[in-house]
Amino acid sequence: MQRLRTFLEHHCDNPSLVDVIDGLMVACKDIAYKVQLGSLAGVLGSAEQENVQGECQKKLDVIANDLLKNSLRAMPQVKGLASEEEADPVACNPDGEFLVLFDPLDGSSNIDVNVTVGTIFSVLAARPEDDANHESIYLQTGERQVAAGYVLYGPSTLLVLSTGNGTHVFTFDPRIGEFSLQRESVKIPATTKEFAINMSNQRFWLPEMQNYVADLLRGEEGPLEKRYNMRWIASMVAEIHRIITRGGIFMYPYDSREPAKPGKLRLMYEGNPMSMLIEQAGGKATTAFEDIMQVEPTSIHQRVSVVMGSADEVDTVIRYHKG
Ligand SMILES: O=P(O)(O)OC[C@H]1O[C@](O)(COP(=O)(O)O)[C@@H](O)[C@@H]1O
Ligand SMILES: [Mg+2]
Ligand SMILES: [Mg+2]
Repeated sequence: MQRLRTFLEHHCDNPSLVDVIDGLMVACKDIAYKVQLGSLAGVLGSAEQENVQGECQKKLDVIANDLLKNSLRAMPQVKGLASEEEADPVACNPDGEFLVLFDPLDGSSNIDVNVTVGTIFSVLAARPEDDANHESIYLQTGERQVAAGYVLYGPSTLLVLSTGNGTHVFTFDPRIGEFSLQRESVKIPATTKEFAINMSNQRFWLPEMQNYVADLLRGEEGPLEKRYNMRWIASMVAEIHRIITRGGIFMYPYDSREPAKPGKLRLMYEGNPMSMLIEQAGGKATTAFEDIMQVEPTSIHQRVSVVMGSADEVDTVIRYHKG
């Protein structure tokens, strides 16, 4: 079985980028170990504090953030980082070529119930003259990502990665402490009968989204002429991994609960990296009105409406929104 580093040395022409991914994995292996030990490592429960977005932090949100931050800061290739758990960007090495943006622990509400969580990351290029203390240098569209990935802490620990040349799955082997290639160039089926959405927000969605989901529920008796199944894990990483594995559609659309927040998920370290992985696997990712990776960012923590997965089903959602 091919090891991650060997695979990357053959598939990625920038050795510095290979080093950055390696550095990220050092931290992720440590997070995986702590997740596995759970209460034995004292990592469950609340940190009794809020992050910049007013969300209650779990102990593991803070631990995962610190592990990633320390690992990336030590890397000469990394110029700066931005995290869900940091109010402002963090400057690292002035000569670094890359900016790394991450959600240290996605699906935090699942930590204490022993359900899959993960780390999501996005890598952007930096110019020599860029000042990594300035938010503006991180505000690049998703199309400019040089790499994106997530590490899933589930029954197995997996890395799903793209450096712009397909989406590949690696399994962590705890016996040797390495990730090995499991599936190269994954292809998401274009059609699906499985959707994922938090139905409790239904009354807050746009009428177009309400119409689409109503038609999903009408199954073979409705205009979509298919009987659909539904899943909601409340961990985007787990949801997207199901779609990478067998197709499906994942939606956290715009809703009117808090008008200042168009959607719950964050563009720079959730929407963009997941869109790159989905599109590199032949799927599609949209806000329902435009490609997520074309959205012009205005702040590192901005929210975005998310609809992604099997290409034909995503096209159907876009059609409903065109009226
Ligand atoms: O609890 P809800 O509203 O269903 O939201 C679940 C969504 O929120 C998230 O947990 C947000 O990510 P964080 O846990 O990193 O804040 C997604 O993983 C998930 O899809
Ligand atoms: Mg998240
Ligand atoms: Mg998080």
